[in-house]
Amino acid sequence: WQECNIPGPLPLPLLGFAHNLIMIKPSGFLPLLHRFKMEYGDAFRVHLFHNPYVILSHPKYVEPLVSHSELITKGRSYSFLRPWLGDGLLTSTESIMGVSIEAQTNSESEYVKAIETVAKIVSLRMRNPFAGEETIFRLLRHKKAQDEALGVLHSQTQKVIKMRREELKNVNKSGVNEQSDNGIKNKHDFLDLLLLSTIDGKKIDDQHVREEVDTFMFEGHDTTTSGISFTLYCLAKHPEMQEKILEEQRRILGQNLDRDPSYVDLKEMKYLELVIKESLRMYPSVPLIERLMVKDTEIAGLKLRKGTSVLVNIMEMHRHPELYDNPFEFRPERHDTASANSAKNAFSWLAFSAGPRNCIGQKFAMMELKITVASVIKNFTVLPVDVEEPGLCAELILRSEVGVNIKLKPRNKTC
Ligand code: HEM
Repeated sequence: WQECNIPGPLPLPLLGFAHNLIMIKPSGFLPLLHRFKMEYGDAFRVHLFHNPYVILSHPKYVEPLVSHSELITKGRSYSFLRPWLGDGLLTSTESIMGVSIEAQTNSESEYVKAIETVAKIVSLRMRNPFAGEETIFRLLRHKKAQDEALGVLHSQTQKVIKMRREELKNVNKSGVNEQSDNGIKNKHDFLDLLLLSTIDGKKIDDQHVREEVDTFMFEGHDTTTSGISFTLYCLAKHPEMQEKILEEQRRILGQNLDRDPSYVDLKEMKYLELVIKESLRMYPSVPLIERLMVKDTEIAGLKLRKGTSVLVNIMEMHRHPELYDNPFEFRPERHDTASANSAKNAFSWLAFSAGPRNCIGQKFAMMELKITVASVIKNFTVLPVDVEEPGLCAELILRSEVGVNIKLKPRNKTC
């Protein structure tokens, strides 16, 4: 650390800074990073045992990092996801698998519970460097709980893959599934594409298909849940914005607000998009991302040794007063590129990251958010519950410590 030109707390021998993280609560992690940012600036380093970490919260560092075509190796913390997701690309949603998991209708399902268990354990390991050490982790009760939950998750995915492989045997020679259960011929969902694809003439084996499916299941559901919840939370405090959304819906859909919006309609929902972007600014579903330096690298004057994990603190950047005037004010117009008040640097808003490893599901996610938020606003007036902002936890995905609470009042009723 003495050769490093990046400021940070003095590391203790062997432990580095790890002892300070052992008792930290989920909601204490982001405030701790904020305190360090205030003390050491937009680029600081900490050591967890012998592992160096550098935390960045300004586009002048983040832009060259995320745009670089070679700096694409994910950071050390992602290894905690490996028992579940294997080497799959971080990605997708249920619907594209062509098989329903029924998570929305059955929150007690074994699959949903198992995801919750694994997500909690992975975020504990990311936060607590002792639990992050493989040898210590093996001794903890969390290891057994993780193995049991992974058993449920993997067997469910394997079942889905097996079922789909059987169904695809009915595919005719041209690769068209006449029996498609969504009634659309010539269309394959994501799972079909994986099962039918070949690499160098060979089919992708079941294990690799499973890793991609699990990755899509993970990346595709909690991120949008967090985005939808926090958008409604922000709207609850701004009834005038709810009215503007409703006005926009009437303009696009006509008086028949129950009509399903088309792809073109969704693109037209420009004001709603500004609202969602502003909500993802204040409450980014993915608050931190991480890259591992696989060789000595210099970024914007920062000397990063091989083996350094570099964290981009998206949450901190999105609330940076140099990048956003009055960052704690909810102002959707900031994202209107035609407006003079729009964000100054394109890399100031990184809810979906940027560059070669950005979010592959970005457009799909935006459509999901628009459909869901618009549908709630068309049917209900959203009212606030919490007066103060709840504690925020970086548990893989951004969560509120006490849940995101809102009240819904049906629009066509007076009560
Ligand atoms: C509001 C919703 C979402 C947000 C805020 C979001 C955000 C992000 C961010 C910040 C990353 C970069 C992660 C990193 O650098 O390690 C990412 C990656 C990714 N996202 Fe999303 N995501 C959302 C929804 C989705 C959906 C619906 C899907 C799938 C359909 C998806 C699939 C992926 C995949 C596969 C990656 C990894 C790409 C790679 O590593 O090359 N995301 N997402």
